[in-house]
Formats: sequence, structure tokens, C-alpha cells
Amino acid sequence: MSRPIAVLIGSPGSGKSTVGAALAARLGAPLVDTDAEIETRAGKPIGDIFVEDGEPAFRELERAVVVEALTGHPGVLALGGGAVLHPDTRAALAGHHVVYLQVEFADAAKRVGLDQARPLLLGNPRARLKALLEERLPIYESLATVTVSTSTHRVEEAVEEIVARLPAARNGEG
Ligand SMILES: Nc1ncnc2c1ncn2[C@@H]1O[C@H](COP(=O)(O)OP(=O)(O)OP(=O)(O)O)[C@@H](O)[C@H]1O
Ligand SMILES: O=C(O)C1=C[C@@H](O)[C@@H](O)[C@H](O)C1
Ligand SMILES: [Mg+2]
Repeated sequence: MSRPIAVLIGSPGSGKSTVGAALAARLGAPLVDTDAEIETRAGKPIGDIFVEDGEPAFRELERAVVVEALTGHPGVLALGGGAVLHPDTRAALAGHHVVYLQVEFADAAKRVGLDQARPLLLGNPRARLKALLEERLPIYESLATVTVSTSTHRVEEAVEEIVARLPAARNGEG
């Protein structure tokens, strides 16, 4: 059984996929992005899963994919923004190196593109994103072993910050 080197959590637009890919490249390790893995398993985009099967079905598929990756993936693991909402996922994160990518609301809004049709931002995307960030902040903070801001760090700076703060045995210096 292998464990991820680092697990990235954070809100939509925090940069989990972008920083995850750059971190994996920097470490010469594979990346699993659970959103992409869910789409592969379901054979359709996440938006379609929400519309056709509903959010509870999406969360259950997400739980299964995330819990499996936490015990079977040896590289960098980027989680979907809402994966931490499931209690099984929170429990399964115990003992992992969990990197919380923190982002200011204004940056997240710019990056996500508030005119996009994201299932959880339907209606009033700006208000929904703000509420979502506020609701989830304490959850992300409680799970983090390391927090890195992608509002104050560019992608490459965030990667170097994460590498510097990896447990010694994992950053090539231990
Ligand atoms: N400092 C930064 N760190 C990370 N991404 C950044 C940064 N500055 C700008 N970006 C841009 O912000 C976007 C982040 O999107 P990304 O898909 O990586 O976020 P995510 O956390 O995976 O969100 P999602 O919940 O949609 O999966 C990308 O377009 C990236 O190029
Ligand atoms: O914040 C969320 O709940 C989500 C974020 C995305 O990564 C996807 O996992 C999906 O759109 C749900
Ligand atoms: Mg992503």
C-alpha cells in the first residue's frame, strides 16, 4: 500500500490542479486529480454527474475515489474542492501530509470565472462562491498540516514552499 507524498486541498480556484501538476513535475512523481478520476470512472463530466445523478451520488463517487487514492497513490494527490465535506474523507486524511492552498475570495472569483456554469455556483455565482469559501474555511484549516497562499505566491513559488515544508524523508533531504 502506498501513500501520497502530499494531498492538496482548498476551494475552487485555489490552484489544486495547477499547483498539483507543477509539484508532481518538480518531484518527478505522478499526479492524481480526483476530479479527473471521477470523470473517467463516471464516463462523463462532473457537471453532468450533478445534473443527471445529483450531488449525493457525486459525493459518494468522490468519497470512494478519494479514500482509494489516499491508500493507493504514491505521488501528489489533488482533491476536489468539496471532497473534505465527507466525514469518511476527513477521517481518511488523518496522518497524511495535507497542504491547504489558501486563496483570497477576489482571486478565486477571478480564476473560477463567475459566468461559468458550475453546478455549485448556479443562481448567484458571486454570493455562492463567497458562502462556500466561508463555510469551508474552518474545515480546510482544521485538516491542514501546511498552509500556502496562492494569492501571495505564484505557482512556482507555491511549489517551492510546499517542497521546503515536506516531511524530511520526502523532500530528498531526509
Ligand atoms: N498563484 C497561483 N496558483 C495557482 N493557480 C493560479 C495562480 N495564479 C493564477 N492561477 C490560475 O488559477 C487557476 C487555478 O485553477 P485550478 O483548476 O488549478 O484550481 P483548482 O483549485 O484545481 O480548482 P477546481 O476546484 O476548479 O478544481 C488556473 O487557471 C491557474 O493558471
Ligand atoms: O467545491 C466543490 O464542491 C466542487 C469542486 C470541484 O473541484 C468539483 O469536485 C465539483 O465541481 C465540486
Ligand atoms: Mg482542480
